[in-house]
Amino acid sequence: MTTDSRKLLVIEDDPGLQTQLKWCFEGYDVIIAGDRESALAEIEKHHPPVVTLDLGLPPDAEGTREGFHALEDILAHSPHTKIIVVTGNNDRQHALQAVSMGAYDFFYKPIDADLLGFIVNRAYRLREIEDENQRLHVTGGESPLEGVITGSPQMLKMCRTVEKVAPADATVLVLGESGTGKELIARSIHTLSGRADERFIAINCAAIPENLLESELFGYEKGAFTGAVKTTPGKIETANGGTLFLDEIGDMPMPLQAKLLRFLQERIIERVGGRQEIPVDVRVICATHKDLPQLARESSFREDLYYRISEITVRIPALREREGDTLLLARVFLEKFSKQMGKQQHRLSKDSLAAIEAYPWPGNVRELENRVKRAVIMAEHKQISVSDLELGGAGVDDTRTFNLREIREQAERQAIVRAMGHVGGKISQASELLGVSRPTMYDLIKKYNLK
Ligand SMILES: Nc1ncnc2c1ncn2[C@@H]1O[C@H](COP(=O)(O)OP(=O)(O)OP(=O)(O)O)[C@@H](O)[C@H]1O
Repeated sequence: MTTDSRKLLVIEDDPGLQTQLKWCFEGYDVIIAGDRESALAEIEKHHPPVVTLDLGLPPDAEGTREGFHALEDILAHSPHTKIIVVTGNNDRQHALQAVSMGAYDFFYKPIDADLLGFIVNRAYRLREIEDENQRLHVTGGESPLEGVITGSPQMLKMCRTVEKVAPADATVLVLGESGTGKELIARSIHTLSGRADERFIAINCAAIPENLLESELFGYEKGAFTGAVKTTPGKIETANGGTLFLDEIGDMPMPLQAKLLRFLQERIIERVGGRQEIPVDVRVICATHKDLPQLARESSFREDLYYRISEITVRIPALREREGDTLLLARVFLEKFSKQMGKQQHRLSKDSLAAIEAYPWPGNVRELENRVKRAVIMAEHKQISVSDLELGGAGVDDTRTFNLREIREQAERQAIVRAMGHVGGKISQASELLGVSRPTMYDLIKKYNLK
């Protein structure tokens, strides 16, 4: 970034100081705002990396209330902005308060051009380094998948796996809760594979009635059943050369599982009512939110089919497990929908940011996307409120605590429940997994009142 392209927002209501500051920063692209509202509008328009903020803004030009509000709003809107607060001579208390609220630095009036220039320049340098770090962190030199928005280490790790497995022709099983992006990942695998120029055909096994699913997948010959007026290829044949995505594979009826297994083993199909064996070359990707090994134990999913489709397994973390992704996704969706609906750029209020972070997102990314979309439609103001998002109270996990002892206990309890689940409730095996003795294990079970 050259100094010519460096945007600097000066928030100052005094016309004399505005001129002086403009003069101080000749090498910068200086934008001036005289109050909080116009400052936020300029931030949305220009995204200045560095801002100087006079704490005494109208209507409280003699106090600091409006300045602190502006500080909060700017940080809520773009948390990485470097804000340098400008306060009255030796107003140390407010300067420190501003820094504790997230301001980058402070500066006392009257303005010393050299010193202020130095502070602003340093803020830019820091911001540039942070941007570079963020770029390297997000892309890791190995960009995340197209259309997949994430910055969380858990997801980035999963993206690396996808990049590795995509070129191999192996069958992939994508696991993840509903709405985590299983289809999106399946499409990424296709796009990164040698089949990218061929078709990607998706079929949701749970959405099609059992009696229609077979003909939908395998096609049918003319006259195979009432209404079969002409020979019709199925999804598998249509995907020839490309990729077939079988969503909700856990819901596939047993009789069809056998037919699918045969196709996966021999790579030939027979249409319903037909005798001809048709060779098909497709890469198969399956997805489910169900526990297939458990279904296999209950005899509602074929074990041999499970092994066949899970040559490689990719697990997508739930949204609540992804560090930092909820706010990132919320902001991206907000921008997307505001643009799509031709609306002015909305922003999230401080309370809605907190509510988004606290909510457990059982419906994952789809739920977040839908709630933001709805909020953009419903919002009467530029700020999206908690009620626009319909996040008022219900489901919000406000039990989260900062108390370390409580956090440790929650983690301990979770680990015990997980371990017990893994070994079917066998205490000796669970205690081995957890690395504790059996008596300790009994104590823990008692402590957490576990059955
Ligand atoms: N990381 C992400 N970045 C951007 N958009 C995402 C991301 N993950 C999911 N989405 C979006 O969320 C919505 C749901 O994703 P998708 O349909 O792939 O989920 P799914 O796990 O297949 O859902 P289901 O289990 O219900 O079939 C889609 O609109 C998708 O584009």
